[in-house]
Amino acid sequence: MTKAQFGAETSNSGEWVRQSNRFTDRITADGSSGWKAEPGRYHLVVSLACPWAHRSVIARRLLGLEDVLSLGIVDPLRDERGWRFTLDPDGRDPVTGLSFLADAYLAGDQNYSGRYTVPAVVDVASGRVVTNDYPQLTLDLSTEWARFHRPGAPSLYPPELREEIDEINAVVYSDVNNGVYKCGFATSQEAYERAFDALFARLDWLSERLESRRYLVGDTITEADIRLFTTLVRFDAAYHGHFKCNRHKLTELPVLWAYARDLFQTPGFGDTVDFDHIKRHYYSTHAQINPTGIVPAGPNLSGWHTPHGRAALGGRPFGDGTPPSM
Ligand SMILES: N[C@@H](CCC(=O)N[C@@H](CS)C(=O)NCC(=O)O)C(=O)O
Repeated sequence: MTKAQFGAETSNSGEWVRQSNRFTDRITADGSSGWKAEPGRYHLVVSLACPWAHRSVIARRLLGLEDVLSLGIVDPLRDERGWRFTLDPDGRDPVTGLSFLADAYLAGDQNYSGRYTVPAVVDVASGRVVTNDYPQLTLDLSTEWARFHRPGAPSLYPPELREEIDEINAVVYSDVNNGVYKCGFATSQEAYERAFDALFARLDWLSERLESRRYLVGDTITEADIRLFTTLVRFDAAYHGHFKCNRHKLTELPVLWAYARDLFQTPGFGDTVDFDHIKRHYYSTHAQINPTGIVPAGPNLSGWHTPHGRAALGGRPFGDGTPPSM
């Protein structure tokens, strides 16, 4: 069997088995968790390359939390100490003073031995990670941070749709969000093909669902759309080549391509995408998969701005609310 990109997260039969999130404290409206949602108290650290972090960047923008929860952006290329703040002056995050995200993990748990991952929410005063629990993080931004939402902010996780959103999120996570990683990090042919088949079967299923409805659940954008979008927007630029997810390109799946463009052209989505960070991160940091580190010059990305025609399906991106300001 070939050598794994992340040995500790690869099963004996060559399947990618993602590590669990170590820091799972919740930041809550009433502070009963020990962490109260408060303006200026926390710093959201992301890589613009990372789909898990991208969720939180989109939710923060849609909900208008930019002035309440500051954002730190790491260099898309990690070194042996992990994510670095080399894009900031003097290589230091101006809000927390951190040079390496690792230091915030070790401040939270000096024995931490997992990967130092984004997104991570850092307590500014102590410099320690409060949470790297990315699925809970966006749900909490929608619910526990409601007091700080902008006027007209969308309801991304409305109580009456939660069951349906959770169901969609579960299958999208397993087959699509994490499915592309299962393809890319597989170390046996069988594990790769299983993941590949599940991924494209799920994309076919999603295409069918989205043929007659503009958004995944209800008739406005929800958390479910955010989670699917972050994988779709990386599909042709990274997963099709780098992770061998190549039955089709996104641009060859007409319904999903139009759906992804519709979201891309919605404030909060396309304006949070950085294709340069995405391509450089994936192609240059997985030496087992792409030993030369060469970053492909393509694909041509101009199609993202072409008309999508989805408005004819009804639904409005922000329901009765207004889009975030650009
Ligand atoms: N926290 C999750 C998901 C977040 C995640 O994997 N983020 C990636 C970037 S997309 C990361 O930070 N990787 C750092 C590393 O592999 O050292 C995990 O532990 O698997």
